[in-house]
Amino acid sequence: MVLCPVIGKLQHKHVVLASASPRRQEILSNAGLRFEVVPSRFKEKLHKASFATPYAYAVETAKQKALEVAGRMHQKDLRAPDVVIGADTIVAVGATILEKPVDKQDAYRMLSRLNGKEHSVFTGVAIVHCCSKDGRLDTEVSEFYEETTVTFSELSEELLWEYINSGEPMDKAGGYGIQALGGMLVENVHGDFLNVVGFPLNHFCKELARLYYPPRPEGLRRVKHDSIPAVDTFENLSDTEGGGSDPGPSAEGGRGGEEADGDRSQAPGALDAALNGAESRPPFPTGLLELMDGFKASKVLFTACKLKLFDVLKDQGPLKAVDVARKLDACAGGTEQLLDVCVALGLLEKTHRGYSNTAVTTLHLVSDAEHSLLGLAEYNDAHVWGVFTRLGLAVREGAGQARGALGVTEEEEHLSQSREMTLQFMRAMHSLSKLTAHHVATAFDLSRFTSACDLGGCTGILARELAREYPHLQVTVFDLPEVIELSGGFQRGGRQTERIRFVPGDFFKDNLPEADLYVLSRILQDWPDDRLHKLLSRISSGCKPGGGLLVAEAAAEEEEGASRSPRLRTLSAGQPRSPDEHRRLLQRHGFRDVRVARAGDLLRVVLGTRAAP
Ligand SMILES: O=c1[nH]cc([C@@H]2O[C@H](COP(=O)(O)OP(=O)(O)OP(=O)(O)O)[C@@H](O)[C@H]2O)c(=O)[nH]1
Repeated sequence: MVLCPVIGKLQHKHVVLASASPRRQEILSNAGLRFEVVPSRFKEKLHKASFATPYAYAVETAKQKALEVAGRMHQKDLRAPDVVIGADTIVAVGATILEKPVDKQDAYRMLSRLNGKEHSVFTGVAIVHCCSKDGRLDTEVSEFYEETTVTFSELSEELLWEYINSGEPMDKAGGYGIQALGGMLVENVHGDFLNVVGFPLNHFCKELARLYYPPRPEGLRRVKHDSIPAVDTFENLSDTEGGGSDPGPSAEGGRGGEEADGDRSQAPGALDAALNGAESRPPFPTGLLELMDGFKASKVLFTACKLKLFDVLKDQGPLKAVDVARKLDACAGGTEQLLDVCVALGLLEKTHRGYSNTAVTTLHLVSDAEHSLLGLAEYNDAHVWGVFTRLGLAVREGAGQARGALGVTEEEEHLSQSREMTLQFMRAMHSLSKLTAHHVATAFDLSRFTSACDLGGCTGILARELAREYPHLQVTVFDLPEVIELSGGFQRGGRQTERIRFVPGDFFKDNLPEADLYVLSRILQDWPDDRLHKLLSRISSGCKPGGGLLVAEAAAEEEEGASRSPRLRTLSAGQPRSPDEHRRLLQRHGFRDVRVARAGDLLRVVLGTRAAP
């Protein structure tokens, strides 16, 4: 990911977000930052008139919020986190500062002031690096602010009151939430949108880059930046570029992007030395601790899915914990705990009105969502979870080495014999294929083919995508009879197009349907070598010269942009093949002009053309 190097600078540090704002939590966790949330108890009561500008007020409030948390944590444990982040968002109309409304009348006053006009949204941010020495807390504060200008449309009284009565304004600076209903009030935004939502992510990354990658001394610099590096230069910043591994922030905390570059080659201060590792305390193993808890997070997700929590909140949210408990017919205390953990995991948002789904949850964890992954969650919970509990035994006894440490159990072997298990598996594949089918279908231009056969095509998601992309293509889905029998239940409004047909059969035994193009999507990795070669040679003999074979498989993690899940999958299936291995495999079975392309984050697609025998 492009911004990884700069966010990654915090990955081994104990980072605390001193904010109760669910939006800030979501923005930062979406950016890949790992942190603990400790809401600040600092009362936003600084004397506004004593600040020269509205943003100075926001910056100071952000700093006080972060320092309060650092101080409190240090007092409690005699040890502070490494970094505390505080933020404060305000709306400014000229010199007047608007914060969160205290009641509906206040919200009305604010929104009336903004009506039909332009205003500024400022978020002040403080990044506090902490270090405790001899029981004393040392802090070094970097602070900055970001300004975005927003223009409201002319809005009627009726609309303003309708909006106020929705309850949305109450916990939002200026009385509106641009990311939700409040977006309808806004005609124009100039600047960073996320800054209005509560956290200027882009400026934050630039600030991290400034702190952790101080520019080289002038003579050594390849590129001269007028100020701080732009976001699109972050990916070029390697550990070595700054002159060593994780040098920690530069000695100059300063006022963020406001100040010109100083002489960064000065000797670092005492705090810097500590952050550089001169102190013997090792970095806080946040990543490791999170790995240890990873299984709990998965189980929380699976449980919430099983209880249909996200469906309830989609239809009736926001809801208080007691109401959710009633709807789920569950215990109130337990439900509240589950809800709060879901908030911490970024699966839910919590406001004074209750709990509601986040954007990602709405997209992927609601049953009837187009891109629902509920089937995959259900399968992982009911099946894969159990398989992984015998990992230790499988590693010790070397079970099923050919297909990964976990091998194949009798249970898996008989998967197709149980209707419920088959359905579970199909639902999981259906969920996943919806995410990947478009990438697979469009990784190459397949318009030269007139017919395709998706071997092991399951519920026909990829077939549908192929038919959609290539208007002249006839597609056959070929799969085991029990799968084909159940596949009808997955077709919305019947079989989606007349150009798709479903044919039952076993690709190891039965004649393959005729086609110009054979497709194997996420199939090869499931089979040991002997079966794999058998399958490929059957396809090769069935394929006419000039015909094609399209293989989609998990990309290896080492490849840029690949996700970690294929590597985990090697424990239950095989090792992902490299592009060269794929090329050789297809060539060995008579395919030439083998081309390889990435298809999204998960898959690699390989296309070969059948040579004349
Ligand atoms: O368009 C939007 N504008 C603002 C917001 C949210 O408004 C609040 C601003 O309040 P503050 O900065 O004081 O932060 P708190 O929520 O009180 O949390 P702290 O614990 O950090 O003080 C903020 O939540 C923004 O996200 C919005 O959502 N949309």
